[in-house]
Amino acid sequence: MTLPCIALIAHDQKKDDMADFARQHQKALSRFRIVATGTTGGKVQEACPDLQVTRLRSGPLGGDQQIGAMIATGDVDMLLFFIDPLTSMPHDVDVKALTRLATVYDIPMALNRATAEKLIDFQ
Ligand SMILES: O=C(CO)COP(=O)(O)O
Repeated sequence: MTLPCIALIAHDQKKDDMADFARQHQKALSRFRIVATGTTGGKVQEACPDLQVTRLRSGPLGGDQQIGAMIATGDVDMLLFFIDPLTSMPHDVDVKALTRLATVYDIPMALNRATAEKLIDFQ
């Protein structure tokens, strides 16, 4: 049986939060295949060396698009994306495209930690 796949992404101001979240929910996360954008994946891996994380491109270099494509092909089942709403980003359109696809394909998506805490508890 293949495990469901969870995608983890955090903007720079939220990366410590994501690392902390991963540490706290390591057991729940171990029940997923984990994919992440490049830098976020590195942080999660560092925080939880026992978790296996597939790291894609960094967000600004196409990582958000890669995860969006995986959602479109049914390869990502849940998205936890800790967004920084206070910083403008060059790849804002990619972020929008990704959250749009998560909505189109109706997968559970958390855009902040409070929602992620609820979603991960339901697993
Ligand atoms: O920019 C991001 C999401 O939009 C995240 O990418 P990184 O995890 O590579 O920083």
